[in-house]
Amino acid sequence: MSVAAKFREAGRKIICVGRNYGAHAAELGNPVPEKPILFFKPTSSYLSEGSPIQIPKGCSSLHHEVELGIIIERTGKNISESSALDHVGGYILALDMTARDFQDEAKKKGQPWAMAKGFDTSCPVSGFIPREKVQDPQNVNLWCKVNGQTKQDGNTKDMIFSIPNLISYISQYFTLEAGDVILTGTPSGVSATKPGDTIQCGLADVVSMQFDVKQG
Ligand SMILES: O=C([O-])CC(=O)C(=O)O
Ligand SMILES: [Mg+2]
Repeated sequence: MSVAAKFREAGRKIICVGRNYGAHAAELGNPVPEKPILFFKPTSSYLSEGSPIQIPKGCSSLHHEVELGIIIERTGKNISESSALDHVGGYILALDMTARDFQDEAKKKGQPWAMAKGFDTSCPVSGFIPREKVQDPQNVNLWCKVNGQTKQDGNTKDMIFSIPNLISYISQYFTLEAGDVILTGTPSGVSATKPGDTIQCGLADVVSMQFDVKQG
């Protein structure tokens, strides 16, 4: 069974952090947040390699956002920063595929981002990455290429809110449950994709993955 299929069945929340890299906030003309910006994707959005990313109906600007995903293994609430990493079972590389035109419209109208961020195939993921494979999750390269051309080339050290900080903050409001995934935000370089494009992305030399883009 693919990781996406497993997570669709047994996974829990997908909690996403927005604008957690200053350069990405700036490239879209957004201010740097004072507190983490949170939103969710449904588990039905998971996708594994071998299946295409599908541009949702009516979307004319589907952006790639490569992100480090944290897999929660130990359930907790009001987790302290100092014990946050004890709740992490491993990592996953993810693309937070974003219908940017839907998001822009929602922003203008003060509406939620559910359609822009949560449509089917909006969460392509790699296989499970064991904790030991990522020595320092706060200093690891994240890259993304479209048709072989580098678009994103960042490092998790540039996060505004660190991984322990995010886990602690999120757990004050939402019980973090085993099987939850936290997507920690994207570095700069996001861009629009079109049908026929191939997106490749990776986490340093630990894992890489590739997806074709199709009209849904
Ligand atoms: O849509 C956005 O720009 C917010 C977001 O998900 C991110 O920064 O990773
Ligand atoms: Mg994102």
